[in-house]
Amino acid sequence: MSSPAPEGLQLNGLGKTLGGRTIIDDLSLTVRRGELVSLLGPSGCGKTTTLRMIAGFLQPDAGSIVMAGRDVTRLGPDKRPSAMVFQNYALWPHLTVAKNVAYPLRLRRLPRAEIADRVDRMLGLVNLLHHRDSRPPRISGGEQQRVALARALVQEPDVLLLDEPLSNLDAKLRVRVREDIRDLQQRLGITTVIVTHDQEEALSISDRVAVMNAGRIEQFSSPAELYARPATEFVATFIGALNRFDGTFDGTRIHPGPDVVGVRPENVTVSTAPRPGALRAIVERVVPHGHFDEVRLRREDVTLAAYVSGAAPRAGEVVFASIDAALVYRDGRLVEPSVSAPVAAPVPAVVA
Ligand SMILES: Nc1ncnc2c1ncn2[C@@H]1O[C@H](COP(=O)(O)OP(=O)(O)OP(=O)(O)O)[C@@H](O)[C@H]1O
Repeated sequence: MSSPAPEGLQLNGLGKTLGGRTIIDDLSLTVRRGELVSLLGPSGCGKTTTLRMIAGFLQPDAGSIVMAGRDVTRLGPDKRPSAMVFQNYALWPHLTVAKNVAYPLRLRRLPRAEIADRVDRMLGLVNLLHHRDSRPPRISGGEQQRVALARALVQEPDVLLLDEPLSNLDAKLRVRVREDIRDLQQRLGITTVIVTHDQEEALSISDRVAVMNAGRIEQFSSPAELYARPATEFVATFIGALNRFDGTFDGTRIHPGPDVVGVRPENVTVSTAPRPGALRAIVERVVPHGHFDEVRLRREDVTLAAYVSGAAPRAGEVVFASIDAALVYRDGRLVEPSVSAPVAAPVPAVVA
């Protein structure tokens, strides 16, 4: 075998047709060793299909898959240095937690003592030693998730694959478990790919996120970059909230024009007193979100959402709104440089 490549995982021009439709189209992606990457996108965009090809459960029609420097495209799942955690965990209900975790090692016919040792070490790592002899139906959803994770990690894979790992957990547990997964992944330094349709989940735990749309990758960037500079209009709309206008942006105001102007609600400043460059608007609605309020403003036919922390205006009140930054798209692609830092130009302009 050749010397290990710096990459943990490489997808080169993957293609897949299912039921006569192109599901994955020329998809390439390089995941660095030890990196956690999320595949994020709307339902049906091809995330699971991609993950199944990486795992070896589905053969690509085109392209190749390289893991830790080795081409595994034609290998079955059990011959690849990867392990997968399934959405429904796929645990054996009649086997104890320890036996579930031991299962893949028994398939490999490892010596009994080594199996026991590795299983205990892994159960310790996911804090489940006390449930060693419990059966999966008797433990909580979060604990079952950790058993599934332990069963994957006990195989000491080069690449860990997780399909919607948190979708069966309630909202509060989801946050805790995703942090556990991230901690463990970083401690073990394991190359990891997670499929999710939950943007908050993807942004909060990933080193980089691949946003998918209709079988292709729209953008592959760090969470911060993805949010601050979405490369396409699709990504801008999919990640975070966005006010969308047809027009152009002069640094302060939106005028009629050929582009698409996207304004994040947090980039709208709302005040009760007139300010240079700010437009007069009526508060139509205030939606509390806990630590901030979403204020919906109206000016003639145009509505604009703004996030306000601290004292929010009331519905019906007259306020003054200014746009501090905007994302401008032409033919669906980000126009550089992003426009920000408005000059206080008291132009008697229109919105839209
Ligand atoms: N065996 C199959 N035959 C035909 N079409 C399929 C098959 N498997 C998947 N598809 C289609 O491929 C597309 C992508 O499916 P996939 O499960 O990869 O999407 P996804 O992004 O994971 O969506 P979700 O978030 O809903 O799970 C869907 O339109 C799906 O209907």
